[in-house]
Amino acid sequence: MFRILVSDAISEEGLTPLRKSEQMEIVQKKVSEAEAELHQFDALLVRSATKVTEELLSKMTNLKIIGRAGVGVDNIDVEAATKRGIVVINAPNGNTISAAEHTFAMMAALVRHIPQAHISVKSREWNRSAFVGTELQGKHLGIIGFGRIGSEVAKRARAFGMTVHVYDPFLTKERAEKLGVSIHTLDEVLACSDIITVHTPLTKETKGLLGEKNLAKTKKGVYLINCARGGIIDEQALIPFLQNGHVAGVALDVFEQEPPGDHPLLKFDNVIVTPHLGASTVEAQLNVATQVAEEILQFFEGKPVTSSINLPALSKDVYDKIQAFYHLAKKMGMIASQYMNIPVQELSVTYAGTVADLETTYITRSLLAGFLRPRVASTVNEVNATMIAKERGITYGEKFSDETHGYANCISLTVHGENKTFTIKGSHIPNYGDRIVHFDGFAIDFAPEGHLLYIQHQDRPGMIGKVGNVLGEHQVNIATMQVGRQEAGGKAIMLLSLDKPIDDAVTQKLTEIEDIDAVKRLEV
Ligand SMILES: NC(=O)C1=CN([C@@H]2O[C@H](COP(=O)(O)OP(=O)(O)OC[C@H]3O[C@@H](n4cnc5c(N)ncnc54)[C@H](O)[C@@H]3O)[C@@H](O)[C@H]2O)C=CC1
Ligand SMILES: O=C(O)CCC(=O)C(=O)O
Repeated sequence: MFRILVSDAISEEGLTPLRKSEQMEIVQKKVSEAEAELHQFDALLVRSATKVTEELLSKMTNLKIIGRAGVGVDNIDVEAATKRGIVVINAPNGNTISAAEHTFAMMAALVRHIPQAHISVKSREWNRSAFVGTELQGKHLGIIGFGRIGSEVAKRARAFGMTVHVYDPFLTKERAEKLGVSIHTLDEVLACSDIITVHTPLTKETKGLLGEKNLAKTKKGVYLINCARGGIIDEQALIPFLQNGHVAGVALDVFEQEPPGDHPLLKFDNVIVTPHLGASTVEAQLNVATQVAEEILQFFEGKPVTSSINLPALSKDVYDKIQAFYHLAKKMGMIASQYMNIPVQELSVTYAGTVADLETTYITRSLLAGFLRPRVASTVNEVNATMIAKERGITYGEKFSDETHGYANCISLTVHGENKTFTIKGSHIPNYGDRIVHFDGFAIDFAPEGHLLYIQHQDRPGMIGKVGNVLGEHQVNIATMQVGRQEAGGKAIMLLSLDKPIDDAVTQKLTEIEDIDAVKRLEV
């Protein structure tokens, strides 16, 4: 049974996929009300109200996945979650249309003074001349950030007869042409637009993007809209531009601090505001809740998640193709780590044959996680493996080759330690399973399963019998055994898989056998 804490107001209907599963138990409580049981939850489902901080994560010791029913994850410490190996997912497009429509509603309200006129009529006034607006048709709209929401706003603006100018450093010419907008520099957009709307995430680069310097580059009488994230337009910097009339009006759905409290901007009649309502529609809330609920379900069923912030995205199709290699790579990483039980600096992975055409980033992450697992006390998985490797000064790289050693596919891992290098190669054979086909210079063929025992010895008659006797004396059954040697009478190895693990005493007994040079237990 998996316990899911739903700590914000999430669409009830959207939770249906989770409610239908007998494996899921949903608890709907604020974090503050669940203090005593925080360590029990496997998943946390939030909107933007819950602040998922490092401190909260340190109390949620069993947490495996955080679902954000929405786009922006700035209420989640993604880095802290990643460090702990917690997957963070969001619902990237479930509320796009609602946010675009809200932006457009704000734009219309702004240029036609609808909120001010509404208040006036409700106060029993009838002052038509005070609320003369401007048309949208023929106006120049500047869009900063042309992703999902920005581009939907553009479509609506074009339908209203506006000319759309876009600034987005990551926008391609082809996409801009397809959507009938022109690409500009930020300065050009600032200079030519009658209305400017921002649709970027809040990042180091976009924080204060419309600050004093850039506001000064806008047209006199410009209207500004922020339905993205508070802080992209610098709230303090706006004040003098509103006071001197350079900015004709501002529409804000989002604030640097939410709620904004007694904010000086709220005193301006030409600043219209909503309480972060961009995604607050029945449709958007159903979409985002369903999306994250389905993803959480997939996750606990061991299937791939497609909208993770801290893992490479994988479609079901791709996942099905890489799954076998993903498991093989993890086992190879674990074996290599235990065999090379010394500090290592570098892992080099080479993919050959059919596996080389797949999404190898994920396979490499799995291999890294397997390698780090025997060395790291905390949780290590595909989410945090690259981060932990970096922290420990282990570099890794991927290569591609045609050399499959006669197999349809081959993954080769070389581990570089201080004075030692070790190479292991593996292949996945459909309908047969995983095989290790090369081990530290020996051609071999064994299944990396269960309790493995590696023995390095001199190639002498009777070695297999001696090893079998020691294991037999200790009631350890041998499931499979593979031997390999470089030349007759020279260095040789045995790889055994045992029905149960052996302890230090048995390992010692094996080491004492004449002509045995090394014994290592390897768990996968
Ligand atoms: N008010 C509300 O309730 C909602 C707000 N949002 C917010 O709206 C914003 C946009 O969301 P989406 O369109 O879904 O995101 P998106 O990721 O599809 O688009 C963001 C765009 O910003 C661009 N960008 C990034 N850095 C930039 C920079 N320095 N200058 C110019 N462009 C830059 C990116 O290239 C991308 O095209 C986000 O901040 C999101 O959190 C989203 C949904 C609802
Ligand atoms: O959950 C909400 O209503 C906020 C939506 C939002 O800002 C987002 O999805 O980025």
